[in-house]
Amino acid sequence: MDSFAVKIEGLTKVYKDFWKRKSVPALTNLNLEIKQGEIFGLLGPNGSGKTTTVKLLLGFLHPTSGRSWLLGKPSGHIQTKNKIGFLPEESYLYTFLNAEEILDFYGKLFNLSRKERKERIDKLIYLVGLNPYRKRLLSKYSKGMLRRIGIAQAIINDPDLIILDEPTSGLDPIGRREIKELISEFNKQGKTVLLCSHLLADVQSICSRIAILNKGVLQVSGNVKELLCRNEVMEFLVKNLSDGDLELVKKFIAEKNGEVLSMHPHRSTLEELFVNIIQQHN
Ligand SMILES: Nc1ncnc2c1ncn2[C@@H]1O[C@H](COP(=O)(O)OP(=O)(O)OP(=O)(O)O)[C@@H](O)[C@H]1O
Repeated sequence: MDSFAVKIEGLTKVYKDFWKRKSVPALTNLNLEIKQGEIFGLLGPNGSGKTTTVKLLLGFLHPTSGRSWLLGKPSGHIQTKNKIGFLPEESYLYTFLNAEEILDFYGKLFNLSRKERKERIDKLIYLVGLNPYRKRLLSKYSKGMLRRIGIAQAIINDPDLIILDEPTSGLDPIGRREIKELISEFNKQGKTVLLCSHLLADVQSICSRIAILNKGVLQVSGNVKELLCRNEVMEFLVKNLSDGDLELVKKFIAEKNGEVLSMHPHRSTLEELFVNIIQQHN
């Protein structure tokens, strides 16, 4: 079990209604394993059960049935609390504090010594790119800056497993890219990341494996590249061929009974274009 950062067996949650009758099935018989050191994406449309899964994993909710383990211990186990970092969908940060003060506050909650807090706060503020704004009140922060300080707060205890609920929501493409780079950086440091999101492009670019939930039911899980790969369709990216040469290639494919499904100049993504333009003018 220890090689898994997260293990979920038959996890089911039925919320009770106002009259305490079981009514809303938010999660049904979920089975999932997340390996140590991977970035795993939990995807699904609104209301598909992502946050419920996270709350069950963290022990904030009790399952109707089923079990889950984090870092080899049952969810909610006291010994794992210090090894887990969590960024909720909405971070409730004290906006009358500045970046240093808020991180110091959370460091104290984890019983870090004054020296440890100072060292970690310095490191984290640099890591999330907020050094120039470390003394600025959070009430004056942009959405992106708040998300970044939320992430710093989530990892103040140097966790082995980081659970991020919609870390890039509400951010512009530059902010999203920065957060994605940060998540990849955590991963390089050997940390496991569970990322919940409905921003598919973000998940595709950083997650090694994913699971898709719909109406509380697991639809598919697996390696992102394998899930997206269509072995029967090949893509060539070529340059330096004349129009005549391209015609020859097309002819050759037709002779071999192949079918050219598309052929057009390579397009970059709108995100690449946006980020390039903005960065050129910064
Ligand atoms: N406390 C609650 N009481 C009753 N029903 C709830 C409660 N919390 C969530 N639900 C319901 O459970 C289902 C799953 O909700 P959940 O918040 O887990 O989905 P989600 O995938 O995280 O959605 P989103 O992307 O909007 O955050 C939804 O139908 C939701 O309305």
